Amino acid sequence: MAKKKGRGPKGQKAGGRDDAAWARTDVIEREHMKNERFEKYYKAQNILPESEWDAFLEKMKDPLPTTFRVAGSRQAARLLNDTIKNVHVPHLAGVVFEGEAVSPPQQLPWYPEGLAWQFNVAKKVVRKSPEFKKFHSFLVYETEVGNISRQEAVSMLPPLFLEVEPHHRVIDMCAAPGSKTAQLLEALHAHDTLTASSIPPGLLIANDSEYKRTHLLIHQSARLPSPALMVTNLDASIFPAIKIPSEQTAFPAHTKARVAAKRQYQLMFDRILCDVPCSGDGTIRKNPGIWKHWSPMDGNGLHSLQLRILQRAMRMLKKGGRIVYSTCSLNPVENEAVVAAALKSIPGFELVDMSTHLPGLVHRPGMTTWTPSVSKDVDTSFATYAEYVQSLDEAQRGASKMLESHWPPAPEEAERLGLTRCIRIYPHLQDTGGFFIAILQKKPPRGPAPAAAKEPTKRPADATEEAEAGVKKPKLDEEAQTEADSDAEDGEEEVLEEHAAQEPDDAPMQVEEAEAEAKTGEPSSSPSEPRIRFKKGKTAEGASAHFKENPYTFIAPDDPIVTSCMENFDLSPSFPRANLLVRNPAGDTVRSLYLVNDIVKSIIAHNDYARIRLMTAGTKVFGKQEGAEAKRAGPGAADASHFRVLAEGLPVVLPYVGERAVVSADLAALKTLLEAYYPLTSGFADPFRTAISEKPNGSYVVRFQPGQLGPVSLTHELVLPIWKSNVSLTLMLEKRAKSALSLRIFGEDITVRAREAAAARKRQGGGAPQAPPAADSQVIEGDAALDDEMGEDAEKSDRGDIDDAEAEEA
Ligand SMILES: C[S@@+](CC[C@H](N)C(=O)[O-])C[C@H]1O[C@@H](n2cnc3c(N)ncnc32)[C@H](O)[C@@H]1O
Repeated sequence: MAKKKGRGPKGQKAGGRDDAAWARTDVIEREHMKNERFEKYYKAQNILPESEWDAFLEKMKDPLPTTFRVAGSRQAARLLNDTIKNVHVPHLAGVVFEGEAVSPPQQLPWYPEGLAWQFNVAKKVVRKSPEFKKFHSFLVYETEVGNISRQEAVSMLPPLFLEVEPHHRVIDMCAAPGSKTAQLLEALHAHDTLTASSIPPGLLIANDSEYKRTHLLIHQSARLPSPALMVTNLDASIFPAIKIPSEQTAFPAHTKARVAAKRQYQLMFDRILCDVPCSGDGTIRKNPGIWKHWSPMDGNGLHSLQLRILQRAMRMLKKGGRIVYSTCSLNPVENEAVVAAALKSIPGFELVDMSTHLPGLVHRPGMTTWTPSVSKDVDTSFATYAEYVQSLDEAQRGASKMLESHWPPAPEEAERLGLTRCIRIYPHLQDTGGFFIAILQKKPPRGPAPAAAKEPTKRPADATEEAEAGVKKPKLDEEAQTEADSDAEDGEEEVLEEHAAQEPDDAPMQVEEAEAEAKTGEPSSSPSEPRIRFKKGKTAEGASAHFKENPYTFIAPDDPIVTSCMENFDLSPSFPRANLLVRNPAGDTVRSLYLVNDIVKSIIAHNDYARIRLMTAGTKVFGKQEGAEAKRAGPGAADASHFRVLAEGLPVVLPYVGERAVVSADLAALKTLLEAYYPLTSGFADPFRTAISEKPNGSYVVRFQPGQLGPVSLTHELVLPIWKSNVSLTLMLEKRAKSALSLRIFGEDITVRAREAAAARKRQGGGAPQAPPAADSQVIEGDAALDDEMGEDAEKSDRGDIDDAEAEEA
C-alpha cells in the first residue's frame, strides 16, 4: 500500500483529520505508533491519572470502530433506525466468521433516541461475510442519499450540546466538511415530517475559510436541503457584521415603530459552533500518521487563531445565547487555555456545566493547570509566562511566538472561570477518539440598567432612540463593549447603522465601524496591535474582489416562470413565491429556482453577496427541464412551462402542492419506475395509468401508498417526482438515490444501473455482486472503503448524475 501524503494540524491546508488521504489505518504499523515527545508532553500535563496512562496509550493505537448516525428528519430517522434495529441487527447477530462470533452493531449509549451506532469488525469480515457485506451495501447507499452519516462518535457531540431549535439563528464558523452542519440543520428542521419539510424561521450559516472545502458543505447540504441555510467562505476570526433591517429584529413592546423602522442591525446569533482548526491528536486512531510528526508546537501555533475565532463568535452572540467551542485535540493549550483567555478578554460570559446533559457519556472535567512547551523538544520548565520571558534575551523575546495566554490562569482565576466545566473525552473511556468541548453562555439580560450608568457611553443624538429601542451601538474598545454587554436591555441585535435615507452621512461610517470591529474585534487579546480602519467601500475581509461566484437575484413574484410553476403545481397562495431566487447574472437563462426563508431573503437583500462571500443559499426547488422532453414540447412552450419540481426541493414544496399536480400510485408502479428508465405509460395498471394519462405532459408528484407486493411491503407513504412525456414516465431521482430506494424497499437493487453494472462485470469475467458499486468505486473493502464510500471525509462532487431529461427516451 502506498504511503499517504498529507500531514499537518487538523483543518489546515496540509491535511488534517478531514483529509481522506490521511485517514487510513494502514500507513503505520502498531509497533511504530509511538512518539517520545507526545508521551513526555502529555505526562507533564497530567492529563490523566498515572494508573490510566497505559490503557490510554494502548487505546490510542487501536483502529477506531466504525460509527454512524441515522440522519434526516426525526420521523424519517426513527423509521430507518427501526429497520436497522429490527431487520439488520438481528440478521447480523449470529454471524460467526472463521469460528469466531462477530458482534453486531450497537447503539451508542449516550446518543438521543439510540440513533447512533458503532461496530468493530475486521475488513475481511466485511469483505467475506455475506451478512456484513449486505449491511455494508445498505450503509453505503443510505449514506449516498443522506439518510446515514458516517461520523466519528465524538464529532456528534458538539451539536448535541448546542441544543438548536427551529427558530434559532445559528452559525457554524468552521464547518467543512459539514458533518456537524448536517446535525445542526436537522435540529432546525425538527418539525419536518416523513414526506414534507418545514420552512424553519431560523437560520444556519455554514462557513469555512477554505474555498474548496465549502464545496463539501454544499454537497452535504444537498442531502438535507433547507431554505434556512447559507454557505459562506470567510475567515471566521474576522467574520463581518451581517446587516439585517429592523423587521427582522425583536424589539421591546414599547418601541415606537418609527424608531424600529429606521435602523439596520447587526445580526446576532442564538447558537454558535466553533469547531476550530486544531492539531487533531485526538484523531490519532484514525490518522495514525500523527504519531510520526506530532509536536507540541502544532498546538502552540494554532492557539492564537483558535482564540480569535472564539472571540469573534462571542462578539456575535445574543444575550442568553450559547457557543460550543470544540477541538479534537487533547492539548490544553488549544482547549482550556483558549477558553480561559477568551473569557478573561470578553466579560459577560460563563462556562455552562452540561456534564450530565448526555447520560451514558463518560468524560473528564476540564484542566485547571498545564505547562506549555516552549520548544518542539518539549521544554515545559516555565511555570509562568513571566518566568519564560525573563529567561530570554532581547532578540529571543522579539522572535518568540509564545503568548501569555498559552499559560494557565492563576489557580483562583481558573476556579472563578469554572474551567472544570469543560468536557474532556479520552479514547480509552468509551472506545472513541479524543475530544474537547466547552459550552459558553452569554449571560442573559438583567433588565434595564440605571440611566446614569448608561449615559457616558451614549452619543447624544442616539440617546433617546436607543433607550426606546433597547439596543446599543457596537463599541470598538473593550471598556465600551463591556458596558454595552452589561447594559443592553434585550440582548438583541446591535445597531449597525441608521437607515441611509434618514441619516445619509452617518450610516456608512457606522458600517465601517462594525466592519472594523469584525476585523479587529478582540481588543483585549492583542492590545498592542494597531486598529485597522477600512476605507469606505472596502470590506472587512478584503477579499470580495476575488469572489467569482454568481450573485443571487430575487425573481419577481409575477415573473412568468413563477406564475407557471404556481399553475403547473397548483401551488397554494400561501406558497412563499416572493422568496424565490435565481443564481444568474441578469439576463442569463434561468435554469434553477431556489427557495429561501424570510431571514435568508433579508440577509441577501441587505448584504453584498461578495462581501459575505455567499457560496449558496436556500434550496433548489424547481429546475428547467431540458432535453428530449422539453424539445418535444416545442419552442413556444419553453421557459414558461418546462420547470420541474426537483427531488431535493420536493419536501419543501410539497405542503403547498395542489391536487392537480398529484397522482396516487402503488408499490407495483414504483417497481416499474425503478426497473426501467422510461417505462411506457400503457404498461402501468389502473387507476394510476388512467389518472396520469389524462394529464398534460410535464412534472408531477406521485404519492406511493403503503401496501404489499408479494413479500415486499411499503410501510409508509413515499412521495416522489416524475416526468410525464407522450408515451412514457420517468422517476426523477438520481441513479444512486434510486438504488438506495430500491435496496431499502425491495431488499435488492432492481434498477437499470444495477443490471448494467452486473452485465459489465459479467463481460469482464467477474461474479455477480450483492449490490452494484456505490458511486464510482469498484471495491468495497472494510472500514477504509467505508470511510471512502460513506463519505465521512471523502471529497465529493456537488453534482449527482440524474438519469432523466438529458437522455433521449429509449
Ligand atoms: C475541524 S475542521 C471542521 C470540521 C467540521 N466542523 C465538521 O464537523 O465537519 C476545521 C475547519 O476549519 C477551517 N478553517 C481553518 N481556519 C479557518 C478560519 N480562519 N476561518 C474559518 N474556517 C477555518 C478548515 O478549513 C476546516 O474545514
